[in-house]
Amino acid sequence: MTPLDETISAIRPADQDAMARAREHQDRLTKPRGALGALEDVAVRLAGAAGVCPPPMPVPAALAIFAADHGVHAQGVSPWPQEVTTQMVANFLAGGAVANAFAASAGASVTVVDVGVAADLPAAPGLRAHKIAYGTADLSAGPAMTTEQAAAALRVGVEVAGELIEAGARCLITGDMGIANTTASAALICAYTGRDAAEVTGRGTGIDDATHQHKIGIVRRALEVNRLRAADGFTPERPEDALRALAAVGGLEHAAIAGFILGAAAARVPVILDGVIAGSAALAAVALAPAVAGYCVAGHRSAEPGHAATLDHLGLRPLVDLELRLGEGTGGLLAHPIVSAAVRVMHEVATFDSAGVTEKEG
Ligand SMILES: Cc1cc2ncn([C@H]3O[C@H](COP(=O)(O)O)[C@@H](O)[C@H]3O)c2cc1C
Ligand SMILES: O=C(O)c1cccnc1
Repeated sequence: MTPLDETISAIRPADQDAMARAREHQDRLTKPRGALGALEDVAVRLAGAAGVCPPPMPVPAALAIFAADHGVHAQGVSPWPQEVTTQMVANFLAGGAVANAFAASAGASVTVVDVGVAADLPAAPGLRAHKIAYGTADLSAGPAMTTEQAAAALRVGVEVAGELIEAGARCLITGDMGIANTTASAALICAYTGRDAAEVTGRGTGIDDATHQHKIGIVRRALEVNRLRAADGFTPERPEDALRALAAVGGLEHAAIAGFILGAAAARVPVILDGVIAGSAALAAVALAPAVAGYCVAGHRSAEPGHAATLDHLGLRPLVDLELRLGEGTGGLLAHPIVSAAVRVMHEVATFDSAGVTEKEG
């Protein structure tokens, strides 16, 4: 068994018993039944993930930003030069990015992981060097990665999740940095959900109408060239097809994020997903191990059209919807205090019995 198989086989379905107890407990708290809406579902979900009720507080939280470059950048799908990936890694390490500000607000640690940045990066505190390649190949001309590279990136994600949990993290948050990675995300979403490229391909960091049409064409070509359509016999529910799709049209950061999600689930620690990049990586993780969906919380819904389709497919309801379209983990970080509040209710709110509050009649 490979280390990846071991991680996948360690993932247990969410604990139905703990979830039932969490639901009953919610109903005994001093509030009308269901009054906390979707927050009640979050608490129940975290109970199912941990296998205990009430679930542990999701603190401290740890953000991992997986950074990598993309061969498809050469097709003109992003208005930003590729070196911005490297420059933003330096910015994260210096504490100057939006993700750093949001992490400080959430009390989350920030770890930056080079899984495939095109430049050599100098060693720095807070940077983990796990470069698998100097960026991927162009996904519209053939596979972006070999399946071995995708598996290696998955293992990096599993390893980083394990290290952060070992160091005390009780909630993981996904982050990404990779110029052109919304193109790879759209292609992954098409492959795993069967949706059409025009429906799920967005404007990423901001492109005009003509470039958007071109980007849709690139995503369509990627699916054709890599034979990832149902008509090609492609079946994402088959683990070998799931891994092949991730390698063919994903990025190294998508594969690492998928591994990060698998690693969290294997350790029964919840993982808050950021936007469309994390969502597309979660589709891969769920295709490899369907039970991981029970460990995921959708932090937010990004403005990218493919993200709504992704969350539908995953059966996840986003907690925040503020038209963010940044990535880095920002939407996941914003949702963390909401997840914490949902769990704190389970620990601290009195029951009708304990507080002597009269229940409604009937
Ligand atoms: C300065 C800057 C900071 C960012 N932080 C995250 N992204 C986000 O934008 C990129 C994806 O969009 P596209 O596919 O259009 O290139 C990714 O790097 C993502 O993390 C950024 C992008 C830029 C330019
Ligand atoms: O949804 C996201 O996370 C996103 C959207 C646009 C650009 N970068 C990231």
